[in-house]
Amino acid sequence: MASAAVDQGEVRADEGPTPASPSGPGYELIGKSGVKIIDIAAKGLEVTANSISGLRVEPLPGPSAFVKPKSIYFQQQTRKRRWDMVESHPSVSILLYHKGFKAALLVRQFRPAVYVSETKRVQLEEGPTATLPLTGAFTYELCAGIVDKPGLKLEEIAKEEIREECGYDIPLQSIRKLTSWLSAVGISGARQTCYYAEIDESMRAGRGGGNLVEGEEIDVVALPVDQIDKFIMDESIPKSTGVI
Ligand SMILES: Nc1ncnc2c1ncn2[C@@H]1O[C@H](COP(=O)(O)OP(=O)(O)O[C@H]2O[C@H](CO)[C@@H](O)[C@H](O)[C@H]2O)[C@@H](O)[C@H]1O
Repeated sequence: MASAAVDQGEVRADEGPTPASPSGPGYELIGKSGVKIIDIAAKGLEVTANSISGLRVEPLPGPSAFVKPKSIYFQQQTRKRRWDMVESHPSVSILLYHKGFKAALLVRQFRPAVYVSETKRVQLEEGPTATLPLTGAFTYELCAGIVDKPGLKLEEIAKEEIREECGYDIPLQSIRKLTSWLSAVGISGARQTCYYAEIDESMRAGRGGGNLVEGEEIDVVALPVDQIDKFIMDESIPKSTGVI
């Protein structure tokens, strides 16, 4: 992916307060079609990708807090069947509209599972020694989080994720439910509930970036409304289903 920071002043001009990043936002061109996004932290994808090393894949060593592989046995008509699944947490996601940037606010992060799946795809297409650039596993997603905290309402989890991942503190009542859907229906079927909220720089409460204790390193980017169609159709930009 090409990466270029340009025109920083243009973004700041209609923005009012300077965003938290010391270097300020800059434009970055992503994907084969050159979708123009605003990289809020202005770090650049290549720089971020350099932080990943020592990746290896092994069978699950024991019980996991995030996925539980199971086999389901049932009878359909007269036929005995077995279906293998992975039990996983439901989740919330938030479509954030940034009024200052006139853009959807998205997060970008390294997804190890995408790295493994995409490497397999590339090797099938190009041969067994082909490799995937690490940047190919930094996916563009809606701000999102798993529902694993008992006692918290989904809206409250959404509010926490907006604060943690994107750095904006927004009132609970301005988070509106849009809809929900089932993800990975063949292997998981976990429901994702999607919310909508509008933000601007007056709501900024921190840098965002995720929970450092959990090892999260999340970039926040803004996708201008006039770039959305191009972004969705550009298959070279790795993205989650929720964002589409
Ligand atoms: N499989 C796993 N293995 C190890 N550690 C894990 C893990 N899943 C989560 N974690 C840990 O839990 C932390 C919190 O995860 P989040 O709640 O931010 O969900 P995430 O953004 O990964 O996925 C959210 O966003 C994506 C994209 O929309 C949805 O697919 C997903 O259901 C939703 O929870 C992660 O930073 C990580 O430390």
